Amino acid sequence: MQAHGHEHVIEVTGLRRVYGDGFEAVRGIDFSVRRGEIFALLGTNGAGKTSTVELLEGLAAPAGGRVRVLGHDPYTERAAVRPRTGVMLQEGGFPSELTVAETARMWAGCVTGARPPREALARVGLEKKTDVRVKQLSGGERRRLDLALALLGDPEVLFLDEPTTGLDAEGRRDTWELVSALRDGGTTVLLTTHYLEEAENLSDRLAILHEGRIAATGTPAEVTAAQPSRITFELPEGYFLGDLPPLDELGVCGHGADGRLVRLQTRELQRAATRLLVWAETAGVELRRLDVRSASLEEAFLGIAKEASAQTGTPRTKQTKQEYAA
Ligand SMILES: Nc1ncnc2c1ncn2[C@@H]1O[C@H](COP(=O)(O)OP(=O)(O)OP(=O)(O)O)[C@@H](O)[C@H]1O
Repeated sequence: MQAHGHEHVIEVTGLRRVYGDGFEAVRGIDFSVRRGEIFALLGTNGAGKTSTVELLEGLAAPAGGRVRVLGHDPYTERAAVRPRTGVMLQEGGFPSELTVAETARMWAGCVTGARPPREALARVGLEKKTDVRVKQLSGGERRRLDLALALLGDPEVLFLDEPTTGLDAEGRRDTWELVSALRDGGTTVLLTTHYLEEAENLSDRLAILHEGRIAATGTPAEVTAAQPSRITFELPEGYFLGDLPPLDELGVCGHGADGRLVRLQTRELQRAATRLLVWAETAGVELRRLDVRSASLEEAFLGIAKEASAQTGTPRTKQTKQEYAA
């Protein structure tokens, strides 16, 4: 570990996970998360996000490589790690007949130095639902209960597996605010998500997993910057694509057209946009429907997944755990 402030709270090197049927779900990944950072693991279905998070939570032993959480092996030194971490699994699985308050009290009984259950429930906006049975909660409310329980021990490290799945837009925003506030208070957060907007808004750094490997990693801005930007516009009346300045002179690395709508891809957005606008100005034409934009994380994600698939072949379809058990 490094000095405080840059301390790596989570360190993963060469991590591998192999299931009983011999399938290698995690194929040698490396990343680290600093104290007080939100790190997002993104990936297509079956990319290996949950398989990775379970290793970080100490729920299984790796087939290879190394995991350290707060300087300890979370599997063999569970007693040292577990009291300092909070875990929100993809499926909470709490007794459905208990009320929200009873569930929180029961869970608090299992947590060292638990904060008052009511306080944790209030943090996620469930204070008015304390007497409601778990089975009567909506899907989104259950996710919030899961989060409240993960917060009971005031954890230094929080693992959130798809924390906002099933939440409406407002619930998602509330969760983002809460997670950001926890980070600002020094909590280190590792989350998995399918929502690219969530990773873009919330994470300090992220990794995109594809078929058990890290296909891209960095800050959201770094990951998107590696993808080409886009310029679209309508070809002016009486003009053809060949009338534009040579595309390599514009700094364009790819192009396409849909009727009269032209799409240019470039890694030099400012240069390409400037030269195109100067050309239009000089020619005295208007570029209708002009749209100039950097790649979004969604475009980067789709581009990276496509590229990675092309390199590794067709991905194996995700099977349910029941299918494996059969
Ligand atoms: N118990 C198991 N036995 C065998 N293979 C498994 C088991 N659990 C998961 N897998 C396989 O490992 C791969 C990774 O699964 P994992 O659940 O980690 O993916 P994920 O990225 O979390 O996907 P999702 O976004 O759909 O939750 C998948 O191909 C899955 O079918």
